[in-house]
Amino acid sequence: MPSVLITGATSGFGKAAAMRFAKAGWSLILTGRREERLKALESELSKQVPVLTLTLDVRDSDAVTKALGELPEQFLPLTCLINNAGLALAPEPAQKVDLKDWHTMIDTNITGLVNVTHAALPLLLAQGEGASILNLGSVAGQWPYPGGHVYGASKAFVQQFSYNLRCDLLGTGVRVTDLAPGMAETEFTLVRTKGNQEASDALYRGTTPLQAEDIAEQLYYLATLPAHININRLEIMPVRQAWSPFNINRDPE
Ligand SMILES: NC(=O)C1=CN([C@@H]2O[C@H](COP(=O)(O)OP(=O)(O)OC[C@H]3O[C@@H](n4cnc5c(N)ncnc54)[C@H](OP(=O)(O)O)[C@@H]3O)[C@@H](O)[C@H]2O)C=CC1
Ligand SMILES: O=CCS(=O)(=O)O
Repeated sequence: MPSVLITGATSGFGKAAAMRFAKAGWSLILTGRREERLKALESELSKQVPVLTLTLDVRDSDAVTKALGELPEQFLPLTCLINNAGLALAPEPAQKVDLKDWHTMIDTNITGLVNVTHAALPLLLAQGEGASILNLGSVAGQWPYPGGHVYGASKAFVQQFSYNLRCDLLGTGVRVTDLAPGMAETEFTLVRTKGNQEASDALYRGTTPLQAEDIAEQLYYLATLPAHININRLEIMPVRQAWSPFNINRDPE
């Protein structure tokens, strides 16, 4: 039975992915900080497949290394790692941001992702051919926008780290993909605005954003491609999102 480790399974893409992989009969290792949500998911999905939940902050490298070093045999070797845990904070301009918010994004989206990848690599190498690392990047990693500052830069790291991992994993059979979604309706904007439900609702109102299930479907597709195929980067936007022209700062008339 193939197994998948999903970080950030308590919400959004991670939770939808847990459901999608369970439907296909995969064993699940689900992580997040909110234990009660993990337990609820476990009691629902363990009727279908083996489920292990780990209450874990990806920023804590010792805890990550310990937890992944002690996985029960039943879940090994690991077929797929979904590095999904992440967040954006501080939508305001860089010059108005609290430095702590930049650190939180770097610690989660970069250091956390690296912590989990480092601990999971031996488990994926034990699988070899057909194994995958699916990293949640973002359109923000490729395309700049106002208020993107460290969030976009952290996702650019995810892209380049994914590509560089591919170089080192050549010959091992382990695949790496940077999956880069655009606007998707999850708790993402609620987190970004520090709990402003109105702002979150306003962003998604009157349009058709991606849904968590859309991304879960892509994750499942990537994880089950024939073993000789590696999609390096998959960028997905809703049809109703596109780029804007450059902004120009002009003198007053
Ligand atoms: N929604 C969007 O528009 C897009 C999102 N993304 C990326 O997709 C990923 C998932 O986002 P999405 O599902 O939308 O957002 P959600 O806020 O719905 O989910 C984020 C998940 O990350 C977990 N998480 C956050 N910080 C930590 C931490 N320190 N340790 C462990 N888990 C953590 C949360 O769990 P808990 O709080 O329980 O720890 C939660 O399960 C993120 O990396 C995001 O940057 C990329 C492109 C578009
Ligand atoms: O990563 C999230 C999508 S966006 O807010 O940068 O468009």
